[in-house]
Amino acid sequence: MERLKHEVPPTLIAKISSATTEQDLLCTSSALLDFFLSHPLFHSVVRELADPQFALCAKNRASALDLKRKANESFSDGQFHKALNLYSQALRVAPMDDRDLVATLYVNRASSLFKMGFFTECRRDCDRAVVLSPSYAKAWYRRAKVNAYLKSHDDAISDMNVALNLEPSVGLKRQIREELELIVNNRQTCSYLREACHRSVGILDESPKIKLQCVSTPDKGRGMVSIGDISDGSLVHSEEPYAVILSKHYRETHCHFCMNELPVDTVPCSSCSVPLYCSQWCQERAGGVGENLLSDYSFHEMMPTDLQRYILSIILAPDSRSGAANPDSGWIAEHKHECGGVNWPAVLPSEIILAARMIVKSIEQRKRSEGTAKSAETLELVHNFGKLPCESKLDFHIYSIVLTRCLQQSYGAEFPFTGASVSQLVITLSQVKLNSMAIVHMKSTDAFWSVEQLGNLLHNKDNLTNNVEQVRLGQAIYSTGSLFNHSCRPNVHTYFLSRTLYVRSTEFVQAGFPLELSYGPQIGQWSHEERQQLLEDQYSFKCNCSGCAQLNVSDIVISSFSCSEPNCFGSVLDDSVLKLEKMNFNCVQQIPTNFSVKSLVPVDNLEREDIEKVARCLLKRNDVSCTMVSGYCLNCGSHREVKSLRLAATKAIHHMERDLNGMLADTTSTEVRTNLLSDALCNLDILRSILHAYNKEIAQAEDNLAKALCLIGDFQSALHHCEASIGILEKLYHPKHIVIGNELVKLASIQLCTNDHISASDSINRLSVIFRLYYGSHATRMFPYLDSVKKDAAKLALEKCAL
Ligand SMILES: C[S@@+](CC[C@H](N)C(=O)[O-])C[C@H]1O[C@@H](n2cnc3c(N)ncnc32)[C@H](O)[C@@H]1O
Repeated sequence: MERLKHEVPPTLIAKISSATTEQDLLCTSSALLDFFLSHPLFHSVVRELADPQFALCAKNRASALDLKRKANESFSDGQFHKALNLYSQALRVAPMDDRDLVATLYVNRASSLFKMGFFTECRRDCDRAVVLSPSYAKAWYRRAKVNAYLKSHDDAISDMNVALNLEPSVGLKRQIREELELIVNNRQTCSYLREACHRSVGILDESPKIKLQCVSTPDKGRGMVSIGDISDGSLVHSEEPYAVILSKHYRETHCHFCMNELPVDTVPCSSCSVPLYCSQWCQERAGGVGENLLSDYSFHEMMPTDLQRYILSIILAPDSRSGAANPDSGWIAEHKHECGGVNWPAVLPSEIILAARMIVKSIEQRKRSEGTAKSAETLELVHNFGKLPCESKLDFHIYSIVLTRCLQQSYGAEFPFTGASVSQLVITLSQVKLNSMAIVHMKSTDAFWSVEQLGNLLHNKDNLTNNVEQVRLGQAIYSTGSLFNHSCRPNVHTYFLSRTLYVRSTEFVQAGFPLELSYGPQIGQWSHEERQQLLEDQYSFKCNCSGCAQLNVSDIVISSFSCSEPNCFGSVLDDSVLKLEKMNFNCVQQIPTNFSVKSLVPVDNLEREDIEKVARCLLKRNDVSCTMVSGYCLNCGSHREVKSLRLAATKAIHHMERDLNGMLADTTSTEVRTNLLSDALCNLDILRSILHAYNKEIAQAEDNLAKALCLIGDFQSALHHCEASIGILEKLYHPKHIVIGNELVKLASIQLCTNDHISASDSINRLSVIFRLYYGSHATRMFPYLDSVKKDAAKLALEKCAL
């Protein structure tokens, strides 16, 4: 794309940069399109992207055979893991219409899976092989073996009988007979629950009962409200995406449809070598070009009727044939137009592919609704084309022209190659920028409380829990989800299971009151200035939320410095923070000052009234404006040199990090570790003397220290620092924020390590309330460690009782 960009004449760039209205856009799109159409480079770029002749992703029988040969060699050498990977690669490039080859690859991969102990996965591959090739004796034989291993003896016996009937070789028939006899002898009555092929998408075990309404707001365009009152922790909304794309980074590890982690028995796309799926169900829903994998099966005349019935029951089982690709089901396959041997879906950035999926879906929906009473779903999303930086405007134009050409080639004349189509795509790309949500899954990592790292230092390893990492798997457009506005103090929380969006209220919300989620920044996490900057940069709006329109203690202290006077709790702000907060300070000038500095700590409840009280105490004086100068304490007016304070704080943070890393190194002796710990504590003291007591950097430093102390087994000291960190975070956020919930999990783990089951139970009760509020009944499914912490606490309590 860079090559094309360099060719665009400066006059055209200037025109594109100054385009703001949709009318301007139509002119610039047409002008750039005309320019590219006369440029040979453009034609060569689109040929590489859209001509199947140049495609690297098409199926390739020769490569599949080569990979199969290598895989067979690895299998013979006992390198089952390597063989598994090679069979999976072969399956990815094998043409699906070569059923014998694909069935063989599934059976061979099943053999590797069996050797590696993946029995359920092995059986799934056998199922796939028999569906593709029902007269393939080896597939039934392999299925019989794994079913016998899984103690599903009835199925194993039937499978062996089918194999016996189909197998032409006398020698192999004898072997099958012997094995059949063994299975019959070992037979036990055991019920085998056929595992559902599709395990994860759209499991709406809890459905929202709340009626929402889209309304017009005075300052944020449209927004969502509820028709009735909503209690806290209620599931407000759940929704499947209108369009979705897995990010490139996760293409090899996550299912391209449901976005869950791929199992070892991946299912490839039926017609190209790019997407991988976790099951046939997901593959069929995403759609490829060729769909019908089911053979026209005619039974051999010698096959007994009971076995014929058995074969049909396996190959027509609902999990083998989901019916998802049924054109009457209303489902629009999202990968179909990308499939079949062109490069562009693999090469262009994810958001461009997402825009293409939106366009194709709207065309398909329109086509389907023609002549029916049902009207097509219309997505009327806002966009920010006019406010985009010049660079983005040019990029969007170029990508839209290239994509229009590619879509036309792959999808047909329904998306004509005109300036109007190009400008429609530019708008769609701007809509993606403003409305798409990142699909985030939670992943437990052992980075924080790693049991391995703890080695022998721990006496109670099981109690330690993992840290949770948020993984941004992809991007999606949700039709209703896009209508929720942002607040830096949101009253609803969003999360994802698979690709389903869930929205849950985190507080009581009155009927008609705006339901607002966070687009990223929140009070307590970032300063007012940082939040405004991010929203402006990423979403082109100046945040008007209730959180930004009022004074927050959090915003005053989060990045402020302490006062130099020993007994003063006032904060010293630097210039940038002051500029934004000055406005808000004015709103507390009218409040009488009858609070002492002491009343300010601790701040239990951050309701607006209390925030004003705290602010008043922080400011103390009636004449606020005279102290509102950068570097002067808001409370007593003492001066501090902000620039040098910042440098000193950065140095202390850096030194502390170095000390903590040193403490955790395997080679560190106990004596050196003690010295490093005392150095880290000195640096923490320096930070405390420089920064305001509620500054976020102190919370982070306390947390890091707690982690290091845990890892060297000093739980008592770790407890102290973990509590200190939570104390600050409670001031910055609020005591029922999910951030506090996550910290309480760590605290409870440490308390269990110190054998203090009473405090641990108290922390667990508090964190359970928070997790229920944010995740409702999904909490334990998303965070399995919650249950293990609870179990550990109960176990410890029992042990104590027994003593
Ligand atoms: C995803 S859309 C939300 C729905 C949108 N209001 C509509 O009418 O379709 C995001 C846009 O809503 C507006 N918006 C959302 N939250 C806002 C806030 N806190 N302050 C100001 N504008 C906001 C901005 O125009 C932003 O670009």
